[in-house]
Amino acid sequence: MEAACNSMALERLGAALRGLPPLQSWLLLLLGLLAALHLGKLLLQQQRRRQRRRGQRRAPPGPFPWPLIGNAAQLGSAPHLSFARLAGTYGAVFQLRLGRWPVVVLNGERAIRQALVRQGAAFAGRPPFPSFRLVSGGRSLAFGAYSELWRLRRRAAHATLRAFSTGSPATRRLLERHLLGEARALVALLVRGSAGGAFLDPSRVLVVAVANVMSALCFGRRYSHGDGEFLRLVGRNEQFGRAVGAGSLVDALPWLRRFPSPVRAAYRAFRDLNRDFYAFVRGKFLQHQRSLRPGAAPRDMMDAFIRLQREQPRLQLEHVPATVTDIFGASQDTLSTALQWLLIFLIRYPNVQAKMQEEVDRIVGRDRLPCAEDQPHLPYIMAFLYESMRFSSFVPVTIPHATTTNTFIMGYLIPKDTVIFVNQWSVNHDPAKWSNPEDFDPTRFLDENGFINKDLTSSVMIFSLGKRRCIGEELSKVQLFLFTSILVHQCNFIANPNEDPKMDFTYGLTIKPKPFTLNVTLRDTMDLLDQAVQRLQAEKAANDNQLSGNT
Ligand code: HEM
Repeated sequence: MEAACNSMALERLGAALRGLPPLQSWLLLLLGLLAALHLGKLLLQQQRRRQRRRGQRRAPPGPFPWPLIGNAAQLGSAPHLSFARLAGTYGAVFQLRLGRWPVVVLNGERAIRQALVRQGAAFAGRPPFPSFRLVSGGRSLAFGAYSELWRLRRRAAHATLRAFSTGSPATRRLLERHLLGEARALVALLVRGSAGGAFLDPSRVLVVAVANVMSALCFGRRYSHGDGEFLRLVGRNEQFGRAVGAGSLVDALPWLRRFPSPVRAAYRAFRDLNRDFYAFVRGKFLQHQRSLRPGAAPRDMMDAFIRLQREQPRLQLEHVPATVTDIFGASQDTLSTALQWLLIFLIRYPNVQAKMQEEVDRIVGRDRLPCAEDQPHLPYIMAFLYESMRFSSFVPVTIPHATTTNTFIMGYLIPKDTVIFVNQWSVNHDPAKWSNPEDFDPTRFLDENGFINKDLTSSVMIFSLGKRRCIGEELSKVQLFLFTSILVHQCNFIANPNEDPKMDFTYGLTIKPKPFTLNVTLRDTMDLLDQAVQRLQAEKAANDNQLSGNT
């Protein structure tokens, strides 16, 4: 009966439409469609209100996930940019599926602060990705799960790092001494490679320079730039970052590793480099354990961690080499990438380079080298550093997080064990926060009197926030300031006119500029660098004599 009525009604509608001129039929259809859409929206709103009244929250919106691969194919070669685009459609908090992993992506300062700061513990986990278990002998602090013991390890690591770098005037001086030695070697190599107007790729020498500063702090020794073994060890950052960067297929689609494929190759390279890196640090650990004399002052961070472990039995012995591997690894990849970007900006923006040189010459003069105490008096150089970090956003997405409990963010339900991607790039390129975010302009960080605007510098997000915030932030800023101010004080940097000025990059945990070359010449002579290094060597010899006399 009902079916008969329906078909009669349809016939009547058909007849009526046939009787109408075509334009009117279309208008009627359109009206019907709009009414249906409006009704649908009202019903959805009603359902959400009912869910909220009953205390239920909905999952974040997101694109349709395909069977097996989920949304892996939608991330492209620059996932941070794809995330920002998807945020334009779905909002600051949206969800994806990568293989079998449910993922929520956080974009923009508001959502990220709400998660990492206001609900720190709920968002402080790490996903149990297979690749994470290969880092630092399977006991990584950076890639390990959030727990009571993990908190103890993090506190110990942070305190020890400070105690050997930025914690006191004496340790800052020690850090500066190591850095000056490396800056001298770096300048000499860059200038030699540029002799006769040649252009050289600086990436290798930068990696060794920063690895040597950290090696001195961690193990008490540096390596020559010609040491092939050291270079093989520290020169594989790109393979590391490619495997663990947010959206990496190594963890999203692990079954691809069963077939010959780029994913299998990336996984194997990652496994081998982690094995070699950990073996190197573990070797240093065993040497230190054998040679550390009871009662003697710790010679470096490795000694300090061994001492700490003996005093805190909850820390296991294997945690010592694992933590030092994390610190040594995390620092040299990030800092060498940062220096590559800084050099790119110096050569692509010669006017900015000239302003930095004018400032450092005016404040420091030409009779001595810049030092850490000059930092507050060199606002343009600091503005250049912050603009370089903002513009490149070279850690575009943090190490993936995971939720440790069921939680809510901006009204959305996020179940426990959801993978969380934190898109730092979206904060640094938010047009609501930065005018013309795609322009490179250090002066955006200076106020009308030429002072640094601290509210703005603290809005640059590259060291993350909350319980997983980078423990090397302070040390990194000191090192980047010293390297940059010494380099512009001592050298001129020129771009290779035969290279495309477009700033291409490769994506990973850190984004790296595509290989580039530059020409470096001295502004005066090497005298200041030579004299500074000789003075510091004499100081060190006097210290060592005093120490051996005391014991
Ligand atoms: C410019 C240089 C650096 C940048 C931009 C940077 C950035 C980051 C970021 C974004 C994270 C991930 C935070 C998260 O998952 O939410 C991180 C973690 C970490 N960083 Fe750095 N980092 C830098 C230098 C360093 C240095 C020099 C060290 C050590 C001396 C270091 C040690 C660590 C450690 C141990 C973690 C793991 C923290 C955790 O999981 O709790 N980083 N860093």
